[in-house]
Amino acid sequence: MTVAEVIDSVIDNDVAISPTSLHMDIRDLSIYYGEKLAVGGISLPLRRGKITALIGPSGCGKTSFLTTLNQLSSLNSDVRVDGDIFFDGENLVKDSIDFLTLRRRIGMIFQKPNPFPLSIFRNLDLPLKEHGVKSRALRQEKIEKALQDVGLWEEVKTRLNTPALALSGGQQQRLCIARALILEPEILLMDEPCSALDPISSGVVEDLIMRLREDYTVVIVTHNLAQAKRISDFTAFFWTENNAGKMIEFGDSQCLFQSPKNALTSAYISGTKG
Ligand SMILES: Nc1ncnc2c1ncn2[C@@H]1O[C@H](COP(=O)(O)OP(=O)(O)OP(=O)(O)O)[C@@H](O)[C@H]1O
Repeated sequence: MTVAEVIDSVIDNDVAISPTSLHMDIRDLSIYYGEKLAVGGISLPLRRGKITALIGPSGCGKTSFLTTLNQLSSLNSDVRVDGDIFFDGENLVKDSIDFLTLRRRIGMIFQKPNPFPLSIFRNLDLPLKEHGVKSRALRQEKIEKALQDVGLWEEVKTRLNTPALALSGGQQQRLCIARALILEPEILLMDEPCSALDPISSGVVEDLIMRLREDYTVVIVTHNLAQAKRISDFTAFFWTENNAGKMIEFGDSQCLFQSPKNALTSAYISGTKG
């Protein structure tokens, strides 16, 4: 099957997805740690400029799936991946990929904010230098813009040379998002980005994620079902069956939360299972 045929064949909620709105197409993806199947048979279209939430109980493979989308999981030599991930004419599973370029195009935000133990400025300057932005003036311009984009500029503009680790947890997470955005990615993968934050910081980061919609394609793992319902356009519900994760249901978030098609989804979101 060619990439174009695959794109043409994607049907979701009885509506064909146009090739321009399909940003990444995951087909029959299975991830193994050694011999053990962690999560299997996942097919999922990621729409451009939309937020897709991955929900499900602990251990059903959400993080394994997420970290396979930018091939981060391939750093673990025990990991084996079957299936296809079509992205911009390439198959990330089967073609040989330049990881530095891929990780610039697909940014990742982790559960625990992980700024470098450097100044706020150098946290953003370093990735730009690493990716070949030679002009200091241009780097400064990009740094200010990234900090403005995450709503941090006014809070830190007078202390750019102070340690990033002295920021609050929520500020650190916004700095990490700025660090991803500064490389102008197309897709942002977020693994429970609010779960280590206090409720106020969590709300600020959640608002930021919603502002990223349209400009970026976002995939977010969250255990917070209310958050998934609030912020996402599409939701994929994962579950563990016979010791392996699988996707039970995928669709428009409002439909999935209001009238799930599968009894397991219904039980999970109503809190009677999982
Ligand atoms: N590095 C690893 N080596 C071996 N097995 C792993 C590894 N990482 C995850 N697993 C296994 O893969 C399965 C899926 O784990 P994963 O962390 O992807 O689930 P999850 O849904 O993200 O869980 P949580 O919500 O708790 O983060 C689990 O059985 C887990 O034990």
